[in-house]
Amino acid sequence: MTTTGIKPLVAGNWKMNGLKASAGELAALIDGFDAALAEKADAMVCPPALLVTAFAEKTAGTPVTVGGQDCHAAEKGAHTGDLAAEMFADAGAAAVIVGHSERRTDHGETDAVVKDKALAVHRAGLVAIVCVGETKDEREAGKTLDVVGTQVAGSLPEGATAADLIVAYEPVWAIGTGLTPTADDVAEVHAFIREKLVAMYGDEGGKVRILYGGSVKPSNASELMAVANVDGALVGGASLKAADFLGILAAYK
Ligand SMILES: O=C[C@H](O)COP(=O)(O)O
Repeated sequence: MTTTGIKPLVAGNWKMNGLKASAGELAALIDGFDAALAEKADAMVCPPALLVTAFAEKTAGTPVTVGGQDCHAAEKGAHTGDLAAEMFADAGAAAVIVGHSERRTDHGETDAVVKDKALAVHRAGLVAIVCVGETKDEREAGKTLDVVGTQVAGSLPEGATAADLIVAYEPVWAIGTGLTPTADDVAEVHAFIREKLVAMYGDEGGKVRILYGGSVKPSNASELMAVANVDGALVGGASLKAADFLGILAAYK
């Protein structure tokens, strides 16, 4: 259980990693995610889009859910290479991540673009996992709360509820680097996001999950997951191996 009383979620973002053969790791995760643990935490895997259908089939009837990593804002149309949120719903996904810093950086996605994508996820009936977080330069300049506040205000969709929105705080400098903020720094940003969520959504904002992401691994999960207003984790590298994924979930045993 989290400090907020919200059931935590550990979501694995596989990014551009994984082939059909990686289904073995998914099978090991399903095997290890026993009923006792599933009572205490939820688990989701967000593989590359080409694997979503197969993973959704393999997880059907298990407590593990599947998500996508990005979508286009439109429902359909002439957008070569893009995928609509409706396609993820059709493939069996429960959620789609939007606004990951790698999308914001690699594809120039603005807060407005991210918000349109989050609205598209809701239009498709799925949960939007919206990512925010500051760069190293922004943190060092003391601008973390300004940056995160602007991203939250500009990226989150109107009318969201705790059932269809998850916010992931991912300091860009902590992603894939092995570096993590201190527990106090995480607590400060999560409390700030919580305040903003309550201002935007009222009581529902008090129940929206706020995940921490950035170099979460089995050895630091217990400390990070115990921080106030941390309702789970968005995990990159360590989610690729079922043993590590389960090691992180063990923080909730
Ligand atoms: O979406 C996941 C994050 O970017 C964290 O990645 P990481 O766990 O490899 O640092």
